[in-house]
Amino acid sequence: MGKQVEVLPTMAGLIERALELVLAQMQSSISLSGRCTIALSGGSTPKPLYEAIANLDLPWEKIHVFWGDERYVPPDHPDSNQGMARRAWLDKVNIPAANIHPMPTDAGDPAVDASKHEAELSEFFKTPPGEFPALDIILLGMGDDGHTASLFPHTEALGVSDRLIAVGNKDGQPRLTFTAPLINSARCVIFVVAGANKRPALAQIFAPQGDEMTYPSRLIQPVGELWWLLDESAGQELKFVG
Ligand SMILES: O=C1O[C@H](COP(=O)(O)O)[C@@H](O)[C@H](O)[C@H]1O
Repeated sequence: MGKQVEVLPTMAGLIERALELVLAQMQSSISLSGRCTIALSGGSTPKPLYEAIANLDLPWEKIHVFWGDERYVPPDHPDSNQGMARRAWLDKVNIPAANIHPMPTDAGDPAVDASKHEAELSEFFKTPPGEFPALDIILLGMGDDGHTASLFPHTEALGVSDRLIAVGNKDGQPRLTFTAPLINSARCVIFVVAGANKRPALAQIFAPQGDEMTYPSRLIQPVGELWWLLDESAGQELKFVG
């Protein structure tokens, strides 16, 4: 399946469509395997999506939540991706605590926390070392510099091909991030992108040829479905790109 691109006229329409896709994927994963594994993105765009999911009546005990990236701060820090998702969604529903799998940020060394989380993922998915598990859904955003998760332009994490989790680098600040091969092993990847400031990077990412080191979102070519959901201000020049 090639990438599916949809440009939605409003922010509300973008969130509604993302919700519809997430729900459909959750339902099909649960009916196929009895559970759904979903990795969340951070930043500002997905917050209304999480608030909308919190209003649904879902079989929460069958849903396992991960994060595609995390800022290296405690969960109660305003920048924490975990903290945002908990406040918007997870604290409002009856999901078992054991189904929430945040990236740890308390070792004092991001590389140690990256290894710890990698071991946790391998154990959860029962994948031997060197193999990449297939999450059912990975939600991604994209920054105006073309980064996704915490895969920032011209950083070491972009070249990591033998790990599930890498240490990202945002202007010298460490982050934890899913690696490109882990994201690319997913059954379904959904980018949710809004805002006119994303337009120049999107044009580079959708161009037939381009540089993945400068526009890291180009690295995302999953084995499963790839959806790009854009609001009108981000996607107006890409409406006819498939
Ligand atoms: O730093 C981050 O930014 C991206 C994009 O965020 P947005 O606010 O422009 O939607 C996000 O996907 C990533 O998870 C986050 O850590």
